[in-house]
Order: sequence, then structure tokens, then C-alpha cells
Amino acid sequence: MTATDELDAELAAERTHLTESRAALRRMRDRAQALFSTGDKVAGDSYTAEQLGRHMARRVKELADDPDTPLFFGKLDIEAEHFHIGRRHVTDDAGEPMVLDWRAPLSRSFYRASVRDPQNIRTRRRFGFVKGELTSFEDEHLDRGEELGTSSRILTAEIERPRVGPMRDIVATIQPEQDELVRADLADSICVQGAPGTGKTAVGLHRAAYLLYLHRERLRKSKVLIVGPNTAFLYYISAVLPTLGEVEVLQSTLDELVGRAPVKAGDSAAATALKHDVRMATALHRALWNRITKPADPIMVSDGSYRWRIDVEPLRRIVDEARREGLPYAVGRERVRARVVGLLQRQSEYRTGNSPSETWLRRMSKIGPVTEFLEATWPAVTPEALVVALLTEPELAGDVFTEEERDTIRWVKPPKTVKSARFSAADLVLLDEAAGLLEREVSFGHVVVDEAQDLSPMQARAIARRSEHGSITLLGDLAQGTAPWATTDWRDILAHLGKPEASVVPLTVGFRVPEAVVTLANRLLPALGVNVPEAVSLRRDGDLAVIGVPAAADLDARTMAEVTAALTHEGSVAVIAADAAVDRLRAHLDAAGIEHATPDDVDNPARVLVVPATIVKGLEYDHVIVHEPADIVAAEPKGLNRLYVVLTRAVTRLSVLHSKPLPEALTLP
Ligand SMILES: Nc1ncnc2c1ncn2[C@@H]1O[C@H](COP(=O)(O)OP(=O)(O)OP(=O)(O)O)[C@@H](O)[C@H]1O
Repeated sequence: MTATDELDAELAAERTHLTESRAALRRMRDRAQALFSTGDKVAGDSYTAEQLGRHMARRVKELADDPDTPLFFGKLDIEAEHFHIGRRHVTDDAGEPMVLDWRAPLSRSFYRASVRDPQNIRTRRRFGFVKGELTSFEDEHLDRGEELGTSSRILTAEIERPRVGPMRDIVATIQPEQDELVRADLADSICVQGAPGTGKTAVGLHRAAYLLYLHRERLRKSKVLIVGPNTAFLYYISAVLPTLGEVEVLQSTLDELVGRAPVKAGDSAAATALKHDVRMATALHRALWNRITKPADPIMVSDGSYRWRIDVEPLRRIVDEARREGLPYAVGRERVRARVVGLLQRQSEYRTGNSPSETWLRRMSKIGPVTEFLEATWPAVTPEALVVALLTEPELAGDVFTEEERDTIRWVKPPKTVKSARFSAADLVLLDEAAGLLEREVSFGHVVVDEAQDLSPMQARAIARRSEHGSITLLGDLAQGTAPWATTDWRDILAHLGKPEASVVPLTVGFRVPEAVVTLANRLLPALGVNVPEAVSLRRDGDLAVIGVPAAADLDARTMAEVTAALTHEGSVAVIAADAAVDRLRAHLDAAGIEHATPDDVDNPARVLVVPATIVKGLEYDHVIVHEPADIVAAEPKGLNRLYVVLTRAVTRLSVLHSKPLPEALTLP
């Protein structure tokens, strides 16, 4: 047998294993399906039937087999045994493993073993696939000192493949430094500072999948939340977790998370900035707790032939005590009510010698004099009413703001009623804060926040409330901060998130952007005022063209020509432009009969998109055509950071088209 014959025979054996694994998975799914259909017959009652039904429905979904994604992508030889590593466990009819889940403890060595630390692995095998069909493999005999690292042909092919459609998982090629983050303990909150394309989003999603695997029951109850910057981004990442068998993770934008009212108004830039300032939390706190007044009158209750009386002194004690307990406002109010009723109960017991009934207690807790006392000393309030009050009369916050600042946020025309108030996007964050002061927010077990460099202090607090009893994975890049409040130090955000102890871990190896493009984008870094490690690219391929167009009037036509040329290559083509130019460029494409999609329409097969610069964060395209960088920079205060984001979206080719001079920082050698 020649070496080639031997390889062919091995490949054939691996293909058979794949076919058999697929058949085994199908049988697992059939069994789950059969149980699902008979669930209501075997369950004793309707509640159990529903629970069982839900569990089985989820199980059937989890066991779905996508013919386009391989069931396994690697194999470990450990002493005399072989283990195939894949997206989920597959067992044969006797329960023996045919494929090990990539998250299983043993699979860890697939990602971490090296010549220096072989972890008992003799050979690590990676498989090459085309559309779910096994086409090749690549072996590293660690016991013979062979290690490919990032020169793996299969890794290179995966990184360089053209991008179309939504983001894919990276389970087959997770790198050791990424794996360390993916498998960090559930108790650990971590912050990943990574240059563009270093796999932060991928790491966050895989960490969610890993934690769900390891702490299935706990996290099924407390839930995992993924927060992304906008809906286009959420569409882009939406397929990754389901491909990994995780179908129950909540994915939301921050605006959706705090969206307890519709946005019906705008704000000036100054008002927006102030409303996101952390002092707003103090302001709302004061405006709320200052509503409480000292009890001034006794409570007198007529109860049939009895009269009960609670003097001012005990009432003051009750209110003071409840204040000191540090409870949310609405909970504190109920505590006061319960204690007042408790005093009435004691009087009744003393006089009648009997314990009053539940009905009596309920009646007392709602009786006029008790409710009036509460309204006078600890008045009920809604989040909406509190925010309306503060924005109508910022003086309620005492000396938190200067006079000028008060006028900045003051509503010139206050609404007639709370119901008719028209809130802005920034007000929604205030409403959320107010709601958190009134009642405790339910905490998730784990929260992943992407593009976290843009969180304002008030937004960070909204997330802190939702992760109070859980951990967080914070992903971002200070250099890509474009919000007016974007921080230059992760410690600031971590403090607002209530996780000051989280470690900040850098990722610097880029898997998206080719070296030539990274070098261009890195020229902007010194002008961005942040201290972050430069990206280094794994990709030596790729093209960069900076094209000056002498006459401004010709720029759009030149852009269209570039789109047409780009279409001769494989993959997606995105024209990224200042938001104001987007409609015009889309109209040019329509006129030229070039089909195009919007970034949130991932099912649209059109390869061309025109993407506003302000929503392109986190996305990537094979060929990026940047239209007039100077306009992108001029459109907002952090325009240079925005340009840095825009330039780093390119997977294979970047064309920069300009008729105005390029920003100075970009032209420096
Ligand atoms: N280990 C890996 N193997 C293969 N591809 C990878 C790996 N890590 C990341 N990638 C790919 O690199 C690209 C960039 O990854 P990702 O979007 O997660 O980066 P990011 O750090 O979040 O970028 P940005 O800062 O621009 O949002 C994606 O296409 C991702 O699939």
C-alpha cells in the first residue's frame, strides 16, 4: 500500500464514521420525537405533560442535523483510544460515544494540547469539509514534536473563506487563547479588549454555549442574555448559538432591553450626554427618596365597635427603620404597610384575645386610614411618574446639577399627565433606572455584552441590575468607541457594572482583516486617544486600494464602477458611507439594476449592500468599499473612531474612494 492509498483508506474510514454518526444522531432524534409525541399520554397530569413536552421539543430541536455543517471536525488519539470531536454528543444505540461534544472536558485538549504540553494526546487530527462532506484531514503528531499552530492549512482555509450570510460558529478552529476565555468559570466575570476581528464576538457566543453545557439546569432557570449594539448585528450573530444546539438564549439590543415605553421624542446632544451621566442615578435616587416625609398624624381606624390608634412615634420608627433597610422603594413601602398592620393586629389580639383572620388582615392593609397614611408619608410612584417629575423639575435632585445643567434637561413643555409624556431614547434608560429603584430587577445567570466600549454609565447600570447575581463577559475595543461617552478605560465601565474585580484580557491576533488593511487602519490609532495593543493579522492575503477621484461629482459613479468590478469576485460587497449618502447610493444601485440588501435582511441573497457607517460595527464583508472617509469623520464627534471601525470590516479587499482629502491621521506614514 502506498502512502497515498493509506491516506485514501483512512479518509474512507472517517467518511464511514461520519455517515454512521449521522445515522446515530437521526435515531437519537427519532427517539426524542417519539417521546415528544407520546409525552402527554405518559405524563400523569397536564402540568407534567406540558413540562415534558417543552423539554422534548427542545431536545428534538437540539438534535437537528444540518447537512451543511460537519458533525465532527476533529479527532484525538489518546493512547490506544480515538475520540471524534464535534458540535454535540452522538452516541450509538448502546450509549457508547461516537462524537464527543466540543465542550466536554476531554475535548479541551483538542484546543489546548501542544508539543510543550501534549496532555496525553498522541495525534490531533483536523478535518477539511466542503458542504458537510469530509474532503481531507491534517494530522499533528504531538508525540513526535509536530505542531502546526496557526500555519494549519485547514485553519487558514477557514479564515480566508469568502463571507456570505450570517456569522458562523468557529468550534473547529478556536485558538488556545480564545479557548481560555470560552472555558472560563461561570463565576468569573471577564472583559476582553480585542482589536477588530480578533474573535471577541465569536468568543462571547461560544462562552455562552459552553456555560450552558456545563451548567445546564442552573442557567436554564436563570437564563443567559446576549446584548448587541443594534438589530443588524443581532441578525448577523443569530444563527451561531442555534448551530451549536443552543436555542434558548435571549439576544437583545440595549434599547430593547430598557424599552418599557415607545420613543416619541428626541434630545439635544447636550441633554443626551447628561441623561447618560452617572449623576442621573443620584438625581433619580434623591427625587424618589425625598418623597418620603415624616409621619405627622396618628392613624385611627374604626373597626366595627373597636377603634384602633397608632401614635406618631411608632409610625416614625417604622418609617425610619424601613428606610435604613436599603430596600427598593416599592418593597420598602409594602414593608411599612405590613408593619402598620402588624401593630393593628397586636392591638386587636390584646383586646379580643384572638388572632385576627387573614380576611381581617387584608382589609386592614387596604383600609382608608392606612392607605392615606402611606400616601402621605411613602407615596406610591411609577417609574414614568418619577422621570416626568425630575425632567419637569430638575430641582428635585437638589445640588446634583448646576443651574445650566438643570435647564439642559428640563422639559420646556411638561406633559399634562404622566400618560401623555413623550420619552426620548435616553429617557428610557432613566425609566429603567427608576424601575430599578422601585423594584428589584430579575438577574440573569450570565450576560454577554458585545461592543461594550460604547456603554454609557447609565446603560452599564441597566446591565448591572440584570447581572447582579450572575457573571458577565464584556467584549469590546476602546479604539472602536464611538458614543459620546465612550470610555478610554475599561475599569470605568466595570465599576458601573458592579464587577470591578473582572480581569481585562487582551486579544491581538486578527482573523478577519488582511495585514495591509490592518496596517492602514492602525495609522489612526495614535489619534484615537486610547491605549490599546495594535492588531496583528494572521492574513497575508488581501488587497488594498486607495483611490482618489479628482472631481466630487464623479465619486458616486466611480463607486458604482467599483461595485461592478467587485462582483466579479466571490463573496459579499459592502459600500460603507456616511449615513447621509446611503439613500443616494442605494438609488444609484437601483438605477444600475444591481440587486442589493440592507444589513438586517440576512436572508436576502443579494451580495451587495449599502451600509450606513453608524451601524456597521461588529459586521464584516469580503469586499468593503469606503465612500468618502472625510464625510464619515465629519458626521460625528468621534468620527475618526468610526472610520477605524469602517476600515476594519474588510475580510479580503478594501477600496477607499475619496474626492475630499483623506483625514490627516490616515495619510501619515
Ligand atoms: N479561531 C478562529 N477560527 C476561525 N475564524 C475565526 C476565529 N476567530 C475569529 N474568527 C473569525 O474572524 C472574524 C472576526 O471575528 P469576530 O467578529 O468575533 O471579531 P471581533 O473581535 O468581535 O471583531 P470586531 O471588533 O470588529 O467586532 C469572524 O469571521 C470570525 O468567524
